[in-house]
Amino acid sequence: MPPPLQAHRMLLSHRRASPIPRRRFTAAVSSLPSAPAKTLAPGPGPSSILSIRESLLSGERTAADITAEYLSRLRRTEPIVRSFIHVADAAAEREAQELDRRIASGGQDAVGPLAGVLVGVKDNLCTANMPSTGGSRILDGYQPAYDATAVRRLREAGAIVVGKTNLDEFGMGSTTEGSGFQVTTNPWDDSRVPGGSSGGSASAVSARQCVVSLGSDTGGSVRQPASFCGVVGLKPTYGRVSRYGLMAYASSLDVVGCFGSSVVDTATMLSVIAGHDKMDSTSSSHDVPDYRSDLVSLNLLESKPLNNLRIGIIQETLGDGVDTGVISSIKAAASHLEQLGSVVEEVSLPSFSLGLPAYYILASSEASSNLSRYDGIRYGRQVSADDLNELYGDSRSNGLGHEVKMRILMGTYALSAGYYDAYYKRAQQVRTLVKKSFEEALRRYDILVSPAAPSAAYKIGEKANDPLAMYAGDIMTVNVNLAGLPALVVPCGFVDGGSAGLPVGLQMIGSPFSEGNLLRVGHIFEQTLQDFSFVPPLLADS
Ligand SMILES: NC(=O)C[C@H](N)C(=O)O
Repeated sequence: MPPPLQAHRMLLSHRRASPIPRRRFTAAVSSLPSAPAKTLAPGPGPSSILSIRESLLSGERTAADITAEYLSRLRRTEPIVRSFIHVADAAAEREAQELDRRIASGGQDAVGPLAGVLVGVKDNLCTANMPSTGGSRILDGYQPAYDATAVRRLREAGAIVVGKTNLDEFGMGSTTEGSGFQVTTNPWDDSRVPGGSSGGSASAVSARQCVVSLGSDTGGSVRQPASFCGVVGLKPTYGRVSRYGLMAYASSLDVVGCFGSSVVDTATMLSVIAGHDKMDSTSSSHDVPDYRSDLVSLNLLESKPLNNLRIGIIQETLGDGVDTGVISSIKAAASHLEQLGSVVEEVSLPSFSLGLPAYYILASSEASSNLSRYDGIRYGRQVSADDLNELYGDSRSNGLGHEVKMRILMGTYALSAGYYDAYYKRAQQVRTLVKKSFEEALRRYDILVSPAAPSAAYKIGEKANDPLAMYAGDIMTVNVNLAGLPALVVPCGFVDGGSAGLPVGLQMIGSPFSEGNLLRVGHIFEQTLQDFSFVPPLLADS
């Protein structure tokens, strides 16, 4: 008898050619494959925010102690991972001391929900006291006059911003190689990409350089790097979190999202940043539940905590072009969800494959308009020139990178009078189809699941000169943005690669504003998935 994982792979290679639209999911793996052997020193525990809070309240540790611990890890790991474009270590130390003084004189009242929690902020979110470049040379040295709303809310809750994390220029890319400043590496294997565009935010949490981080997700920029780096990533419903102070890439798709090393930490962060903001007219006034308390009050000892939950596993996401190791991990995760009491069935989303081209047309079209502000006058570094046109032209030619220029050209083309109907309008029609097929499926299922990416982290440089191959890697995530839905990625297993295996993330998609339910399922899944440790080998000596 072959071992279960091998048997599962053999079974996959004989997958039925003609898909059946909807059928009961029968997991080929009855138990989860065991974790690759690792000798890892434990990183911060599953609820780092809670343990920070408890130590501050009990007086066991000061905010200065906690900050020193994270900064020392950051200094040790940063030369390898290069998660940050800007590290604000002195400001973080000052803010921690200030918090300690307030705790000493005011007691518990000074301890907000994120007191003493070190946060990394993607560098396309504006921060008043540190540079904000969007990963672009055109904004090198730019310092905004205000904090993005999500950043302001984090600070008001007591969080300490430790720095600005690296990204593909203005969010355009899937590897973080497209940054104008540096290449971030994956904490699981430094010859591989961390994913993108929020690769710096994902690697920073994975390497425990900060407790949680902010990212943005236009077509998967939070979820795919979360999967590549073995951390939790949440893309909220469009409008759940204010976009005020987020450098616009594609405004109808952009959302601010969060990374944590656990679902509880991610939920805690969401409660703080979510909610209506008068500075963003697209932000929703839908109630913001206390996502964290809802999780903490769950009884995890129940034998079937997911009873009555109906899960649809998206058939199109487990076919050709998806690594067999990823498929095995997702099927094993689905089997685990079944063991927890849910009903898992395969569901077909026929418009699934149309989403990718539609996304790239729409995102590039919106980008071509949004990025016109970087002209060397309103924003961006000025170059000396003899006339205005030369100034615009030279500022943009010198300041913007290749991928960004390519997308501006593609978007301008798709919006031009002669091609608008053939490309932009068509893509909008596909968007409507995608939305409808999700609505249909989500009437039958509470959540839909899929991989977060067709592969685990790949090698740096592997797709750098092949934009179409890189775009194809976004197939699992872009549809969710087209439909404006929330999705949570939770690490669920490993595939071979690197010294300790490479993490794989399970994507869970829900109806608008169902973040609470996704977090509940994600938390139960994570807390019952005991065989795996998602602490990267980089931290083995800490
Ligand atoms: N921004 C994103 O969500 C990433 C996506 N790969 C893009 O380049 O558009």
